[in-house]
Amino acid sequence: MSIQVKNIIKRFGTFTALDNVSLDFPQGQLTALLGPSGCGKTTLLRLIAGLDIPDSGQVLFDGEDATQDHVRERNVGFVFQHYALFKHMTVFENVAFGLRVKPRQERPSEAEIGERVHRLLNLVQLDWLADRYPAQLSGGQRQRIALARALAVEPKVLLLDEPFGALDAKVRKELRRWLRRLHDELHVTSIFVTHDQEEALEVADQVVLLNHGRIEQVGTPDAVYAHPSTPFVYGFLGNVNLFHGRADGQHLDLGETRLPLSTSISSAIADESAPTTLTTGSEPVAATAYIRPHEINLLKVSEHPAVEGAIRARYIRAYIIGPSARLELERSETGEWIEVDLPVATFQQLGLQAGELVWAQPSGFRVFAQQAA
Ligand SMILES: Nc1ncnc2c1ncn2[C@@H]1O[C@H](COP(=O)(O)OP(=O)(O)OP(=O)(O)O)[C@@H](O)[C@H]1O
Repeated sequence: MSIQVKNIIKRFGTFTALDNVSLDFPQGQLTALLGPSGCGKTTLLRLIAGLDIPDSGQVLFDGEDATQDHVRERNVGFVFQHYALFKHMTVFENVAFGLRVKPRQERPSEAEIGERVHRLLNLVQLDWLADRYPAQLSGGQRQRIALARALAVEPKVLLLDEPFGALDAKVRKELRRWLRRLHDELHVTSIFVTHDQEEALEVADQVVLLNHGRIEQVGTPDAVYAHPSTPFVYGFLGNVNLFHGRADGQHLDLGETRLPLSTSISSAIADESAPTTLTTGSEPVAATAYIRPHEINLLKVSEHPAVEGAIRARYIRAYIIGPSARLELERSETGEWIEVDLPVATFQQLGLQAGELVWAQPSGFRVFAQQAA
């Protein structure tokens, strides 16, 4: 089933939680709703589920208006972070629950229920736990059982609200890979809420970035990571260094450093609301360069007394994290911190001494005109 939301507005009193949100959730895809706390992710999920109705706008299931349909009519399955299993029921009975409460005419026979529950428990690879009670399971096992329970009624849509939020990092990682595999087997249109960027980028077919009740960007994980369309997305997806200055059509001036806005450096000038390209001869405007830590090369000032398009900085320290080294620099002109990621071998070849002066030379960056405050 495909889902669309159109021009959704949802207010709580005078506060606007969703501000004219329109989105497509294609049939059979796994979409991640990603954004900071309070941006409206859960509110959107609840409107799709039918747990709440919007002030205006529509929710369409396969093109049919479902905005006013009751949650029971929508045939959605849920898994919530704190949606506890029934404590007094075994794993088997928890998964069977949704089938047993169906109206008599639709309710499967006991034999069918038994067969379906075991099939689902096999699917989540926990059939051996059928007779246990929730208190006898690990957190990760409980979430997998919650997923089996949601799938028991054969939902057309699966909604997951931070399903792995309460689990430790290692278990989360295992479960998200497992969720992806499960989704590839079942192809149920699924939407999951997360504020963990890595989780969204690793698991989803489509990522929706929300901020203050508005959509910032929609795209594949690769597209949103490699081509953030707004400063918010740049900052939200991964680490980034910011350099404030003034840009015209050809250069960004950062005090003593002048970065060329040439085609050899991937650059673009955009304003969050109205993308603009500054052309040659444009009046300079306040602008910020967004540079990822891995988009910076380092050269020693002692070996290269002058380097065009590079920022002078002092090397402070480095941490080795697996195959890369994260370096901390202090920009000479302003004292701001600069983070640089290098392959460990490159870092070792440089042989930097603490306090040594270096040139931080961007290999790629993006420039956004400053938003009017
Ligand atoms: N029933 C409600 N009454 C009043 N305000 C609400 C209600 N539900 C949500 N809000 C507000 O709407 C905004 C969006 O909430 P929502 O739960 O959708 O955010 P979220 O993105 O899911 O956040 P989190 O990641 O923290 O769960 C928040 O500012 C929240 O305080």
